[in-house]
Amino acid sequence: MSTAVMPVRVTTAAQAAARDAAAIAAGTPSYSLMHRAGTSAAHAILAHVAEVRSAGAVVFCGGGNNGGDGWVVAGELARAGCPVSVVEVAAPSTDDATRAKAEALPALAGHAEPRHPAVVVDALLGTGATGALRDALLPHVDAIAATRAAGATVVALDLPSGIDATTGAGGRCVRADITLAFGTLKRGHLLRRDECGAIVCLDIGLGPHAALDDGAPTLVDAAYVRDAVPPIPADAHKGVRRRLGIVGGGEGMAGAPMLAARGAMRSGVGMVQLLVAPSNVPVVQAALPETMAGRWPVTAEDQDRVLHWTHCLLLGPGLGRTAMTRALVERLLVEWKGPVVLDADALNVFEGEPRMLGSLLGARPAIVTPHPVEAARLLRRDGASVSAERFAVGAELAKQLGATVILKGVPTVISAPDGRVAVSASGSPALGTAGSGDVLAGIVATLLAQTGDPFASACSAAWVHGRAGEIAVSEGSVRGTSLEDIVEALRRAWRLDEPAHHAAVLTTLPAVGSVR
Ligand SMILES: NC(=O)C1=CN([C@@H]2O[C@H](COP(=O)(O)OP(=O)(O)OC[C@H]3O[C@@H](n4cnc5c(N)ncnc54)[C@H](O)[C@@H]3O)[C@@H](O)[C@H]2O)[C@@H](O)CC1
Ligand SMILES: [K+]
Repeated sequence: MSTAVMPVRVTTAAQAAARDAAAIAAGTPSYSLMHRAGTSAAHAILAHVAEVRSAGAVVFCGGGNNGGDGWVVAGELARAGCPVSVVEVAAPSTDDATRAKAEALPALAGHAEPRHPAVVVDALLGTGATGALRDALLPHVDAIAATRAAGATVVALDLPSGIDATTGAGGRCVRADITLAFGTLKRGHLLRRDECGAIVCLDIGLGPHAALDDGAPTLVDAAYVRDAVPPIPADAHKGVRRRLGIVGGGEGMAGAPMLAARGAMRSGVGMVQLLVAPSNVPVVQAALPETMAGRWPVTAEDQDRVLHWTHCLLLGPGLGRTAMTRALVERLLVEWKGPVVLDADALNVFEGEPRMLGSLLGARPAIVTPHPVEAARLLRRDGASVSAERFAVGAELAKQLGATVILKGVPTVISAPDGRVAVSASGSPALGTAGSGDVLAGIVATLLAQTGDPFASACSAAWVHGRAGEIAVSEGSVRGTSLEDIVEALRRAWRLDEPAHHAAVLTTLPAVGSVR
């Protein structure tokens, strides 16, 4: 895959520091990174909160380089004519922060103090923070919260103070409306979306060092998907757009494969056949007349018919966790050598046996789409540890299965068996509902049938599915959004348009927490 713009990386604190260090070692003065971070942040604040020009800003500066960024922001806002005051929580302890303060002071001298600031800048702590916030900072965190309660917009520099950039851990922390991330997104941003608010990743002049090849995942965006998913040609017919067989829908669970089919049909599939429990065949046929419906391919004859017809098999939605499921999935994986997507019960029946499943999958293009509990079952771990270590667990599972893994969640982590890892951070809490995974499975199976590329299909499907969730919510509310709306929003999501942003902005993510 090649994208015109360098993809944004999702880093740990150490990986972020390594990028700064690499740029500095290659000749970029460290102060120039800080200056660029602070000036870009000031411009972003002026662009996002117009009232800052009249009502002004108060900047809370810690003693490290994050505080140094804060001093640069304060100076720039003052030079732009905004009333600005600084709360110096600790004196600068680094050379760059000392210089930033010295350069800001002349601009701040004799400047009007904001009485009811429109903006509070949190420059207490950034990637250098370790452990829980020390007590001395708590009154300042409270002061920031009180000013927010009075109507100010809280802008966090690099990340909200109190959140660990690597693990997302942290109890008391700043709650931001906008987080201005520098150079890279940090894992902590994507694990703590409620506290970050809208996230804007700014270019601070790391250049090619931002893409240091140290395993830090890339962030999937619209440009990635545009590159990975081919356009549908003018003369396309259902064979070109590919045929998808979906095996699922046990007794009382006809809805799951139907949702998968609807995800597929809103993602450019040519034809879908649903293979369900015999009693569900008439239900499916009546509900989705544009698909074909048949009973589970248990006999050799039924299998032949399906396997000669399909380009890809999706196994699992609503299949049921039974001995029959295990036998059927095993049999199909032996008889069918082509691309497969396994979800839900098709994974659950291999509890604790990832190697066995891996040997059935062989070297074919394959994708599995577990949520953390399903991944935990496969690996016989506890669900909480899978969520906490989602970046490592996805990669481990991909290696054991020899398949691409979409570990669903906030954020979704996509891992290939060859070690590539990407993150999709599109989405909305509206997606956290029964049936959502079935829709995703239908999208990803369609893309796999069309491209044959599991990793690109997995990344693209995860992003588009999340984007549909964002669109559906932006047109209404989280509570009022049903899966119906999300399936419908795929129509818009597939336009793959991106918000137009300023050149200094590398990527943006909307605020998704605390949204009604
Ligand atoms: N060259 C660079 O490395 C650049 C760094 N930049 C900024 O610098 C930040 C990292 O700066 P630093 O490494 O100086 O670290 P920070 O400024 O994030 O924090 C370090 C300071 O916080 C204190 N501290 C650590 N943990 C604490 C806790 N739990 N409670 C209270 N105080 C705590 C330390 O004693 C130290 O004074 C980035 O997040 C970014 O904002 C940017 O200016 C761009 C360039
Ligand atoms: K901060």
